[in-house]
Amino acid sequence: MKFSIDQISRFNKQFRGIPPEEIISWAVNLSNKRIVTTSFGKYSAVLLSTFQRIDPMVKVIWCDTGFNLSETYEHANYLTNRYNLNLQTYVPKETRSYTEHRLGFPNVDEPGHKEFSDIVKLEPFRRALAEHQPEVWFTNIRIRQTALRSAKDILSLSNEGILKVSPFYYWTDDDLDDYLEAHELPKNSSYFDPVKALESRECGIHLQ
Ligand SMILES: Nc1ncnc2c1ncn2[C@@H]1O[C@H](COP(=O)(O)OS(=O)(=O)O)[C@@H](OP(=O)(O)O)[C@H]1O
Repeated sequence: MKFSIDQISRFNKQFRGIPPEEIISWAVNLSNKRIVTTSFGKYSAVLLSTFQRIDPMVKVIWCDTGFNLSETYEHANYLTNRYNLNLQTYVPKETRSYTEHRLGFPNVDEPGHKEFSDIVKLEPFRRALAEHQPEVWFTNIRIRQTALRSAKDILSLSNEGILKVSPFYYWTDDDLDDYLEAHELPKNSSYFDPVKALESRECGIHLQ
């Protein structure tokens, strides 16, 4: 399954305005080598609950940096149990204590932040991709979140040629809030990721 840039752009035109569930139903049939990634962040319940109805055994990849707030661990446990997620958790190769000992807890503008990001999130994420070798990767990036994301679409290709599918790409925060309320889903309002740190930044996993 390989699509050309022209095919992807034709699909993107067709998919604009189509319900996310239809996009997911189409994409799950493309390959058995498919994953969903989750941060267990603010709106993570939206994509995970949708998959429960369409492809409940899909592999769900979570890179637990070790620096999540307890609210995020509670949210992760809640969604994992509620949807019986086929969760594949990836953790850093070194302990949080050792990382903190070496680098502290650097802010984005401090020199250690790049190494910190690589150790706690980017290396585990590369490891996950290397182990699962996905052909289709479902994520929840959305237009207007960052300049990079505004240049993408519902379908895009990673640098390695993985087909990335962002079924809620055109949805706003208000749309997602309405969805959570209508479906009685929890919102992880206090989510914070020290790697990403600012909403307008890329943590790096969508640069690969
Ligand atoms: N830690 C971790 N593990 C696995 N996958 C992750 C992780 N962080 C981000 N993501 C994936 O990226 C989607 C957008 O997340 P964010 O904008 O919050 O962060 S990031 O800049 O991408 O890190 C995000 O979608 P949601 O979790 O539904 O928000 C995931 O598909």
